[in-house]
Parts: sequence; C-alpha cells; structure tokens
Amino acid sequence: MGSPILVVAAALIDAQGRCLMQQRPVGKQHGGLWEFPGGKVEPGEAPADALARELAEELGIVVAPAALAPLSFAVDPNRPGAALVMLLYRCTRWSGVPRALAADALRWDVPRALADLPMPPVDVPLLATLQQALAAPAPLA
Ligand SMILES: Nc1nc2c([nH]c(=O)n2[C@@H]2O[C@H](COP(=O)(O)OP(=O)(O)OP(=O)(O)O)[C@@H](O)[C@H]2O)c(=O)[nH]1
Repeated sequence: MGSPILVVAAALIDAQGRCLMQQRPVGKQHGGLWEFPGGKVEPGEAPADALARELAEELGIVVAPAALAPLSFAVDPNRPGAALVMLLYRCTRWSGVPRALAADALRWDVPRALADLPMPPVDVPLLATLQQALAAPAPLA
C-alpha cells in the first residue's frame, strides 16, 4: 500500500446546531453521495490551511484556519493502492453565506437527520462522532 491520501473536511455548525453537507456531482467518484465540504491536502500545505482554501473554493466562504477545531479522524482502507485518511474539523465561525460552487446541492440539518443520507463509508463514523459531540454539554470556555 502506498502513502495514505490525506483529506481534510469541515463540519460547519450554525447557531441552531445544524451541520452543512454537500452532494458530490454525479460523474465524480462518490457522485451523488453527501459529504462534508473539503478536499485533498496539497504537498507542503498545512491541513488547516488546505481546508480554509477548499472552503473558499467550494462554498465561497472565508474561514480563519484558527477557527477550525480538530474533531476526529477516520481511515477508509476501501480503496485501491492507498488508504484515505480524513481529518474532520468543527467550525462555527466563518464569513459569507455558503453556496454550492462545486456541489450539486447543499443541505443543513441536525446530524441525526443527516445520518439517513447516502454518504461515503469514511463519513459514517465521523458523523456519529459529531452527533455525540453536539449532544454533549458544551465545554467550559
Ligand atoms: N471533501 C470530502 N471528500 C471525501 C469525503 N468522504 C470521502 O470519502 N471523500 C473522498 O476524499 C477525496 C476528496 O478529495 P477531493 O474532494 O479533492 O477530490 P476531487 O475528486 O474533488 O478532486 P480531484 O479531482 O482533484 O482529485 C475524494 O476521493 C472523495 O470521494 C468527505 O466527506 N468530504
């Protein structure tokens, strides 16, 4: 197996505790499935910088890398050649209104409802972790 592919993704959470998922365009790998916005880390790029770049490209929003809080990670070994490692960050602060610049559709909903959507296998445990994190009492500031 070669080097893992590193993918960064964001759980954008609004004031009502809803999370944003986007639908991958039909024709791409995982086309039609619902995923967290994000993408591959480029060589030499810090993960949070890569995610801020992807969120600007895909949603047209501005996010400070410091506003991206690591939440969890998961490994998708279900690929030829190399495993995919996905780092999920939680984010509650951004500027702009997310638009579907790279996806077929966007959807805001509570994690419990999003779990019914078809999604890539690596997203399933990450969404479950997010659901638990949002259900837990808020940490002391
Ligand atoms: N952004 C994102 N990608 C995911 C998720 N789950 C998951 O398996 N992936 C996979 O991780 C990879 C993300 O890379 P990407 O979004 O830059 O891929 P891409 O095909 O759009 O870009 P590329 O054409 O430049 O390779 C894809 O293979 C995608 O299917 C997820 O929740 N969010």
